[in-house]
Amino acid sequence: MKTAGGTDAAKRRAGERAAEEVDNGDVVGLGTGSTTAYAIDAIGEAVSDGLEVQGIPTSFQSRQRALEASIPLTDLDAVETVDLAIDGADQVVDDPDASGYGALIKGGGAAHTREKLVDAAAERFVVVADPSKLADRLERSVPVEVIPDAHTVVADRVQDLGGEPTLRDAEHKDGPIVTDNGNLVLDCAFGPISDPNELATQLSRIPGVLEHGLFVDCADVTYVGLEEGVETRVY
Ligand SMILES: O=C[C@H](O)[C@H](O)[C@H](O)COP(=O)(O)O
Repeated sequence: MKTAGGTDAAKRRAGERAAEEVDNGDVVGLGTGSTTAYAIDAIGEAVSDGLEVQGIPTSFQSRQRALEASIPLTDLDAVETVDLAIDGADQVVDDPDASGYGALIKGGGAAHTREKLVDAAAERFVVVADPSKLADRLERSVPVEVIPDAHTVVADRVQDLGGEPTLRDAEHKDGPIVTDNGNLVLDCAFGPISDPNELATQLSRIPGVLEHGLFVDCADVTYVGLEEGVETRVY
């Protein structure tokens, strides 16, 4: 599993705190990544103690983790409501005075398209993070999932917007990574992003872009796991 920054103890605290929000009968979106994995494990433990939930995984990885945790699974098109989604982030705007307080960059594991579908559908979207993810402004590269035939034209359009796109390479395969949806990922460096909402709109308008990793006005709360305890940000 991809493990980006932050200690396992901090990730575990955030994940376990988020899992406490799950109520009996809930449909729960199960995000992807090393922090959410702790939430999935904690929900699995609650299920073994009698909690009745249905999970909607956001990737092959989160599906496998949920199956290992014996969480009953369903699909987005099989439910009327998603009560709660729990998901990680690669970066979170943590300045209350900044444009886009609580905005996220996601997609470090190339799962952001299905994550956005599920997280946006949820009544409540809970982010789990460790302090290494907090920033005054978003400045990491923005992952953009593109249809394979479109990667060069989308790269040109990203450059027109002032970004520097890099086709993400696979680590244990020659050539680019291929997403769970059969597409490619351009990691697009824009430097510090002063207006995440505006950039999100511009990226969404590019033909050939399936989804980008800017999550603006989505999160309801972030649990920040610390070495001791958990901090809460409410948006
Ligand atoms: O595509 C991956 C997801 O957006 C993850 O939620 C994100 O990369 C954070 O993962 P982690 O908790 O492992 O840092």
